[in-house]
Amino acid sequence: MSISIRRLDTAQADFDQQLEALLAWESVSDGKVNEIVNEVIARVRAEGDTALVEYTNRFDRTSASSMQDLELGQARLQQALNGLPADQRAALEKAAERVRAYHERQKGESWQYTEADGTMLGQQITPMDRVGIYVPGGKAAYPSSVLMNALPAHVAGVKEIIMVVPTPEGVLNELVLAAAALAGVDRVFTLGGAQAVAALAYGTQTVPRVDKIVGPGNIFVATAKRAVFGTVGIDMIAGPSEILVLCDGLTDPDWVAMDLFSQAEHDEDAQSILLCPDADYIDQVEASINKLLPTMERREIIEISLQNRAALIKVADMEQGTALSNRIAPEHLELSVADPEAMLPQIHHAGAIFMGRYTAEALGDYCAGPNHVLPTSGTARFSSPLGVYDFQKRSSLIMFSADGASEMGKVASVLARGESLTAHARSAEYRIKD
Ligand SMILES: NC(=O)c1ccc[n+]([C@@H]2O[C@H](COP(=O)([O-])OP(=O)(O)OC[C@H]3O[C@@H](n4cnc5c(N)ncnc54)[C@H](O)[C@@H]3O)[C@@H](O)[C@H]2O)c1
Ligand SMILES: N[C@H](CO)Cc1c[nH]c[nH+]1
Ligand SMILES: [Zn+2]
Repeated sequence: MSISIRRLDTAQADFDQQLEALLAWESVSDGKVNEIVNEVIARVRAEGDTALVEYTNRFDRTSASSMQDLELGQARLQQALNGLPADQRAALEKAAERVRAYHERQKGESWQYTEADGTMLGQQITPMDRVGIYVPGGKAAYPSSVLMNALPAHVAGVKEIIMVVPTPEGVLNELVLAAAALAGVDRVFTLGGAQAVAALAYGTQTVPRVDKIVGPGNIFVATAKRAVFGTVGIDMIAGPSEILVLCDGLTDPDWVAMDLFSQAEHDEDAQSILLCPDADYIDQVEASINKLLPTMERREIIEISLQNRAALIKVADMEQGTALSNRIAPEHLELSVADPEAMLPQIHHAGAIFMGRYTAEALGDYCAGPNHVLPTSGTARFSSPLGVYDFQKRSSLIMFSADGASEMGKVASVLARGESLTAHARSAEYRIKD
């Protein structure tokens, strides 16, 4: 039996409404999710460790009796690294090397300049003291997300990295622990969901409060991060995964079908979209989807995701496809065409752009080098990939010479008196030379 995937055509009269319905974040993060998340945050804030243990046992089906059962020491992380099969260790190390090398290039440097009268102005860059990294773990384990979160923090010079990762049924994933050892994570708590986010934001008797929480997660995690923003910094809304393939109709349809599956298999809430000007090709991709789906280990998740949130959209031409892609602002955009570089200047909004038929999005998930923590649900319009800059702050530097203070004191005085702020004015005027 074939699955039914939404088919849209930009020529349809009600296309705009259909598109809005397809992209609505509210349909994923509904009132019920908000209610649960708000309650979890309030209880963790008020009761600390007790609520954390209780929620973890309930949502992750564990049997912890105290927070001691929910922390992993460095020796356990190292044991996991030492015990990895050689091929896994080599792959993890290769990925880590490439991710680190890419992020080294993002490191911002302090700068300053001196004006003619000796006044110095500049910007000093400092790392954050303590950050929390969320590594998802509900429906899949993500060693790659450990690297993607922790390595940029290290490159930035963060002093302490606290990792949280849920372990449903108490099952530990050795690769995740090994990645934490390799990436130099300081403390690991086996916590997930909104309760983990709340613990990092407010601190509990055991979990230290952090300055910023980064990392992807499901709808409970994304909603909780949004709720604690302001108490702590957050990187972005990195929710259920998304892929948009913009194809000219000449890529092997099996490749495109599998690329769509690659994000659908993350989560029932994940979103996979194909844009193509060729209706026959869209039929071929649909046929590939139906042919390949029964062979997939995670076919149930893929099927629900495709049925509920996917779309195969016929566009008038590639130009219209590009404009529509910008409107959607996907997390991952695959330009499955012969000359992706020619299209690049027209791409304005996407978390990451995968260029050409050979560049499977999956390579970016693991080992290309750029970060796989990316803005979802249209937030690529104003957010960027997780990077070293997320772990650095900027302070302005201002040091006036006596001559500079005298000259600028006159300017400040006029403006301050214009605002009727006399103390400001007199403070500046004290420094004006006679
Ligand atoms: N955008 C990105 O950069 C990126 C990267 C990797 C993964 N992802 C996404 O991260 C997500 C990972 O999701 P996951 O579920 O596997 O792991 P997760 O760790 O994000 O979520 C698991 C936690 O959700 C909570 N939870 C689940 N059901 C709940 C319920 N009914 N009530 C209250 N809490 C509940 C539990 O506390 C559980 O520990 C996927 O959506 C995947 O697509 C995104
Ligand atoms: N596609 C995810 C980001 O949306 C990242 C990931 C990790 N492992 C596999 N995929
Ligand atoms: Zn992925």
